[in-house]
Amino acid sequence: MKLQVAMDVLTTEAALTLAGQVAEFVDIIELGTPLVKSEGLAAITAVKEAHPDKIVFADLKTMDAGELEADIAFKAGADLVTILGAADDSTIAGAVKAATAHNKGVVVDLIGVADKVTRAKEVRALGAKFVEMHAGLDEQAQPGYDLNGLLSSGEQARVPFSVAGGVNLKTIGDVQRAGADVAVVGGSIYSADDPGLAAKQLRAAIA
Ligand SMILES: O=C([C@H](O)CO)[C@H](O)[C@H](O)COP(=O)(O)O
Repeated sequence: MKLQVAMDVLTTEAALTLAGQVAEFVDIIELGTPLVKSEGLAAITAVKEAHPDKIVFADLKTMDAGELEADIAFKAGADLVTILGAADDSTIAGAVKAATAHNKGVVVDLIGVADKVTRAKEVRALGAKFVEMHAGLDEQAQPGYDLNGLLSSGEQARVPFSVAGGVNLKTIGDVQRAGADVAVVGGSIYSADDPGLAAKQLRAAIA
């Protein structure tokens, strides 16, 4: 299972510092949606130039104009971009067309999708590289939230998937046992006193 750091920071400077601290322990470096909105495509280029050996993931959460938005992010240096599962099939197909042209990939983020299992199968058929079983920061803040629903959806969908939704050192083993291809970790790394150590411990937990 691959480990992905989600950098939900707001400046390119902070992202480069964080990426430098954790890169040796992760496979995929994600520029979070707030970072891309705050700093633009230039942040993608900066991270890819600093870490050319890593898979750079731009969490665009595109809802429309899939081909156009994916194209500009791939040109900026992204290896993977996210399109929302709630988007129209044509939006996802457009992004897949751009990915094929650049020899890169589309990840479909199932945040907010009620029937994640059915939609996962549909978007995989449209050409998604994998789907993201995702509960966002606002959903995580609701009373009683836990990861199990995401893990169950991943197990049932039988397509390649990542899991994002407050994954931490205690739960990353469950993510691996559920058969995820990628564990996405944001706050448990970037809010840690020592992000490098947090990433190292997460990596060791899934080795
Ligand atoms: O995608 C994310 C969220 O929508 C804010 O951009 C997070 O990066 C993702 O949820 C992973 O972060 P944690 O949930 O803090 O692990």
